[in-house]
Amino acid sequence: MKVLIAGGAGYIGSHMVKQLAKAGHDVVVIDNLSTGFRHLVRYGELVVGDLADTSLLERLFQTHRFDGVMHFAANSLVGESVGDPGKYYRNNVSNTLNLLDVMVRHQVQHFIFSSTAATFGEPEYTPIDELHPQVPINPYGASKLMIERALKDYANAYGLNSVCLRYFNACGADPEGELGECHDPETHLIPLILQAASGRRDSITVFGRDYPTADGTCIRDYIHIEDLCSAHGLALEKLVSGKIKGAAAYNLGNGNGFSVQQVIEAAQSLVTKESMKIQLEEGPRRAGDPAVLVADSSFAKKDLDWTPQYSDLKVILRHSWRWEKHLADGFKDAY
Ligand SMILES: NC(=O)c1ccc[n+]([C@@H]2O[C@H](COP(=O)([O-])OP(=O)(O)OC[C@H]3O[C@@H](n4cnc5c(N)ncnc54)[C@H](O)[C@@H]3O)[C@@H](O)[C@H]2O)c1
Ligand SMILES: O=c1ccn([C@@H]2O[C@H](COP(=O)(O)OP(=O)(O)O[C@H]3O[C@H](CO)[C@@H](O)[C@H](O)[C@H]3O)[C@@H](O)[C@H]2O)c(=O)[nH]1
Repeated sequence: MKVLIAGGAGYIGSHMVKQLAKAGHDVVVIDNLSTGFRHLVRYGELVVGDLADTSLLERLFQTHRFDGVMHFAANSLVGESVGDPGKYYRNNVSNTLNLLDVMVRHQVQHFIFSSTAATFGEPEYTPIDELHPQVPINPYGASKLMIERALKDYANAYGLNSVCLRYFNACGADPEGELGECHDPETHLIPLILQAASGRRDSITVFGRDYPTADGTCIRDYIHIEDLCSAHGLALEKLVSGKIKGAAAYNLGNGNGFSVQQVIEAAQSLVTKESMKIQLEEGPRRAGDPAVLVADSSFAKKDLDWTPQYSDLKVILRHSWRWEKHLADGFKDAY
């Protein structure tokens, strides 16, 4: 198949590009490199451009006959979205509509969308399944939910078939060590902890120890990036074979929650073998953080035939740690 990956120079998209290329598919990436990196696109063709550029999109779809589109391109910092909602609605909603419209014009009917647990807002129960109400509490989550809604309407009106995959906490790195997370600024817990271990930062701050959890720190569902990507591959197969029609949506997580404290302890025990020490600081709660976010992914397992392979936190941390050591060695600057 020929697949367009929007946002393929980013963390998750770049791993997806590799998985598809290794499976023998033809991949074209469109990315404006706003938060992504040219050096993360190791396979396929990279078109540097913005989804706001509708003439570029038109040319791209005239040049290539895509079997499907996977859309990772977005802004995804919750705090920033509260301060600058216009940026989020423009990029995550308007620019996504540009992509959907060019697909409709060129009769490309298979679309996979990166959605998020942030569309659920404050959880009413846990684990969170697909029946849980979606009441986002920040513009980032709201922008993703708008596209989920639009996809239902595009399915009805234009026959565009889609799968929304709502990720919980994406983490880990390419098991072969070639790719990994490169956010700047980094806000995610695991890379920050490992930066504190490698010496790229002084310490990791625990955001709140007064949550109603066993050790008082927040619980999250950490899902390895390879497992996220394999779900996309399966979703595309189901769309192309016609087994999924209309607008479907699935939650993607391990179903296992780990607290911030547990993640730090597991990371410490990994890096202790290399005589490294992770320095902790205590901080207040971060605004908007729910105490517990854990996914019920039974529907994804059943409908997509998806089986996560890398659920073990130790494996996740081992892969992320290998990547962090590359970065600490100046790997990124070499490109
Ligand atoms: N990382 C997570 O934990 C997580 C969780 C839930 C959902 N998501 C979603 O998954 C997707 C990928 O996340 P990520 O962590 O890989 O982010 P990322 O920032 O690493 O990747 C996004 C990529 O999209 C590109 N991009 C952004 N706007 C663009 C535009 N207008 N035109 C062209 N390219 C553009 C960026 O340059 C970047 O390469 C996002 O949609 C995000 O909202 C991520
Ligand atoms: O320096 C830090 C960074 C994070 N945390 C905590 O670690 C947990 C995980 O935080 P983070 O890695 O920033 O992820 P989330 O805020 O849970 O958000 C991620 O996971 C969500 C779904 O669960 C997605 O919607 C978001 O897009 C994605 O960034 C949270 O409890 C944070 O409070 C700290 O204690 N210290």
